[in-house]
Amino acid sequence: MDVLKRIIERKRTEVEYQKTVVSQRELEQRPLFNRKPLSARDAICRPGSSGIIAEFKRKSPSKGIINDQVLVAETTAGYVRAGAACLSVLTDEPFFGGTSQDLTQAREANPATPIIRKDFIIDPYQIVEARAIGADFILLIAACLSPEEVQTFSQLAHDLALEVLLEVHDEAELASHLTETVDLVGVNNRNLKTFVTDTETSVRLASLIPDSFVKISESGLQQAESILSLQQSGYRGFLIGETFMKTADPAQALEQLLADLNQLNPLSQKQYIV
Ligand SMILES: O=P(O)(O)OC[C@@H](O)[C@@H](O)c1c[nH]c2ccccc12
Repeated sequence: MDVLKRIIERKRTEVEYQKTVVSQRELEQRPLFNRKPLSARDAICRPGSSGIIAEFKRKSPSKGIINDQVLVAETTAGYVRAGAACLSVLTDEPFFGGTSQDLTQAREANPATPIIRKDFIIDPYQIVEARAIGADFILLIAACLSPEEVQTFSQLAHDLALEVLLEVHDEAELASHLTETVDLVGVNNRNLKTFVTDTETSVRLASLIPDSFVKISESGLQQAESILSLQQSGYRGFLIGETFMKTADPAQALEQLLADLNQLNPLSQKQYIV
């Protein structure tokens, strides 16, 4: 059975159990539930934004342990100081080693930066929970949901003032699942069956995504050169985990990437002309 199927099966059991531990009513009474979420769209589209969504990811099914030494509050605050536009925090425990508490700690350390709850959302309960733990936007993965679920889940997210990033992998998912109710569209460069990443996937799908959506390229991004060429294809956001997390100092790795990008970007060459 492929890994996505296994993740989803496990998630269904986990969510049913979690509902018996904390009711939706209780989630709605949490202090963070009353906080006003921030807009990822605004943060990514603001002039001068790096567009980088920097991810906190301890491990993954494809790579095993990536980094279990660094702390979430310190790492995410470092990302923000280095220039991240948004943060991504994995909250799936069995496969990615994340927790809801990780997201809440990132929230407390970074009050002014939008954070995405990175998880496999298959039940409306998880969307209410996303707001209650301090998230600003959620991920909906086309490969895990029906087109109707994408509609109803993104409507619920909006009712809770959360934005939605819809993740697609290919043309077929885009054709069947893209709806006006999502805010950002992410193209995952990672093939979920082989785990191979190829940024050509983003290039191929770019022109099929209407400009009313903010386009995000996800996974396997390492070099400033590829970010620059994806920007030229119309991408404004870049979701990056492993390239940063595999180093001892993830924030420093982001700082280096942004320095490389500034060097390459013709608009910023001005700063080198005396
Ligand atoms: O670590 P990378 O290759 O930079 O990828 C980050 C992010 O795109 C990846 O973690 C991701 C994309 N979609 C997901 C869905 C679930 C879990 C994880 C993901």
